[in-house]
Amino acid sequence: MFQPTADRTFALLPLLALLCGLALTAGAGWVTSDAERVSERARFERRADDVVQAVQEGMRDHEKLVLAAAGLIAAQPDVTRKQWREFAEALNLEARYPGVQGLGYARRTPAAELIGHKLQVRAEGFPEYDVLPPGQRDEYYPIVYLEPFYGRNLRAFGYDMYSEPVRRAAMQLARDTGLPALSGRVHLVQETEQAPQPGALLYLPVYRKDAPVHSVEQRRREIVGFVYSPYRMDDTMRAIIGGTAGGLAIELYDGDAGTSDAPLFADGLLEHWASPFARTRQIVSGQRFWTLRITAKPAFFVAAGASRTALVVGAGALASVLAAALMAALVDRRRHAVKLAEEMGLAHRDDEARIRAVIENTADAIVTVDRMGRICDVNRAAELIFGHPRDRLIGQSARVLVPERLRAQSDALYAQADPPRRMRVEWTGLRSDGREITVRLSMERTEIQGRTQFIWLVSDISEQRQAERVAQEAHQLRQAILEHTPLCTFTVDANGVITSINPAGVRLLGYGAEELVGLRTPLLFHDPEEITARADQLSAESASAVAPGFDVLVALARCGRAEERQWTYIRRDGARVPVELVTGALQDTQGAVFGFHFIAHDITEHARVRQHVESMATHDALTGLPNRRLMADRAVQCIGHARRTGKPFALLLLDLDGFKQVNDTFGHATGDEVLKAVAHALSDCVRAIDTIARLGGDEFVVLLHGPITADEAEAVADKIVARLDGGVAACRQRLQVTGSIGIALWSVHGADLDSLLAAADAAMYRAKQSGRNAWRPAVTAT
Ligand SMILES: Nc1nc2c(ncn2[C@@H]2O[C@H](COP(=O)(O)OP(=O)(O)OP(=O)(O)O)[C@@H](O)[C@H]2O)c(=O)[nH]1
Repeated sequence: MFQPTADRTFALLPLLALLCGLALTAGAGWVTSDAERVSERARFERRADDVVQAVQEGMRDHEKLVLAAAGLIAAQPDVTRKQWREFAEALNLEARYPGVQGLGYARRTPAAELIGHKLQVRAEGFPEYDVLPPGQRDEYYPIVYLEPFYGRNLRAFGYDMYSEPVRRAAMQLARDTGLPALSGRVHLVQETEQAPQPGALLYLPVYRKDAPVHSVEQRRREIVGFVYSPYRMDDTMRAIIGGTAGGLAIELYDGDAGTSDAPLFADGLLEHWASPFARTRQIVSGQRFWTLRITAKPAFFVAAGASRTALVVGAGALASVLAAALMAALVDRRRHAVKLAEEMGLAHRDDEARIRAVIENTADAIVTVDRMGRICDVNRAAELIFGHPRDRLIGQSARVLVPERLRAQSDALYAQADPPRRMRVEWTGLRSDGREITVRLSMERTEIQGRTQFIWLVSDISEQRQAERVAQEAHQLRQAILEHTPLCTFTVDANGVITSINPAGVRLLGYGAEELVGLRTPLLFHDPEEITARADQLSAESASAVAPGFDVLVALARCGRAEERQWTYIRRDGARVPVELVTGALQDTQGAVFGFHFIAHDITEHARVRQHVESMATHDALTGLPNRRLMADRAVQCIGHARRTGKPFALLLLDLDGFKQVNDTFGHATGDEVLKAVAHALSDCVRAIDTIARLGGDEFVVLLHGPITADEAEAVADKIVARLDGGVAACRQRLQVTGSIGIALWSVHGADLDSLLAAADAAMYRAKQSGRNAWRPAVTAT
């Protein structure tokens, strides 16, 4: 089952792990950071101490330098410039005292000695020497020696430092105390405009040799000059601090930090950097307070390498991320597993739903019955087949589906200790409306969750059985019809071999069924000439050769058309029997032709009747001669033939003379006999191919088929006249009868029947006019 809440909870686990990890990391980082801060602070303090110590020691070294130089002057008051240089060089100033601008000596020169002083120095080879700044003062302290004596130091040569208050203050302090004294911040005369640096000077007084200098007065009186060192503070401090300042910002102030306008020295100060570590130390050098302000720069921390805090935080963060990632992977796997399980569950449910759908939609009823014979479940088909709604069936005894008379058998099944595992039987079921239905039962005994159940598959075969009964009845009916019908009925297979024949067929054909079925084809009793003629006809109709065989009989039936056609069957005894034959194809359910059926009707009587009727329609009933209609047909044939051949034929019109008198004298019956006798007499006078017809009353037509000439026709007319004139026998008496004849010759007297008849009638009339018992040719048409 899908659990969104649980799923969301699991989804939060990676985040939770990450947060916990980060919190732990933060805690560890804080602890580490705190410890590290203490450690860093200690390191900073040490480094700051190093700086302070370096400055103090550096300045002490400088003091020693000036003390050494002062010792030189004290020992040798008239030290020469050369000696001073050699002394300085011996000290190796630049190497041993880096940052020291120089080592100098300023000689006390009272105003009275100023000129002599100048002259003396100028005499040493410096003709342009002068004491600066100019001006009248009580005493002067011009710089007379300064090593190294080149470069910018030359600018200080002759400079009276005592003239400048800051320097003078330091000089006076040094003079009065006899100790080294540092000046305040000054601008060294050596400085140029380029990269100026703050300056300071360290003075040490030199007193007259061996003079008592125990008091200030004595010192002021005995002072002869000052040894000094000028410092360009940047250069000096950098040289002093050297490598100790790495990662530290150092500011050096004259006096208290913050009270001075500008530092004597500043290195690495970052305005925007609020350093966690800063230290301010005051040192005393040359009797002067200096304030050192030391702060840790970012480089201080970087220089320490990757801090433990960073390591702890980095490792912790990494571990947190990894833990979160691992958790995410686990959650994802779980989600995947849950999803898979859900999909499998869904698939399972889908399968169940599918199975249920199949069960519900199957046409067969499915009824599940428990060991006690109670219905546990039914499908929709069961509702339809048995007519009970599902909710009424479930929980009911299965007996409700069984007719009363069969319930004992049904109960016996469930009562068995070991019921059959499966069963298949045709049974009778009971619908809710009381109607019994025929069903086919398939039972499967099964165990469902440890309980025995019977699953009945019930097919309602009532309709099937009913259809079978109907089919059986239909079959029986067909058999009865075939058995008793007077129609000859037989079937053949696709090859024409007879497969069945009914009694009427046997009677008609004279063959026993055993002589035909499975042995012969209908060709056995067909007229071969008719088969050949029909084959020719089909060949002509289909424009392809049709062999005179069995296919002739079924040519149309094979195309799906029932065929009615008259044939002549030849019985076993050779007698010919005209039949009206109906032929049709036998098709299976797929429409494939597997045989043919034949129904033959003996039309012997029918043919006879028809022949009679046709004869009546075309012959005179009294004399049996062709009537006017048939005569007309024959005349048309003669005209057609004459037209095709150009050979004439003749039409003779005979009318008896005074026949009314015969009727009146001897009676109508005798008259009829006379008419028949005349017909007979006429037949004696003409050829068989000629046509004698009675038009009606006492009027006859004789068609003398061509080719015939007028003379020949007239000869026939003569013969008829003579034959009649000899009298005819009628009613056992011989009666005198004559006739008048008109002769018309095609196409001399007419090209069609009407004109020929008219011409002959006119000629006959003229024969009458001439005294009867004569013939007359027709008048040639003009
Ligand atoms: N017995 C008999 N008489 C018929 C039949 N049909 C017509 N008749 C008679 O035949 C006679 C024909 O007479 P007509 O041809 O008019 O006259 P006729 O007496 O022959 O005189 P002419 O023709 O002028 O020589 C009539 O009296 C008819 O009643 C028949 O089928 N049987």
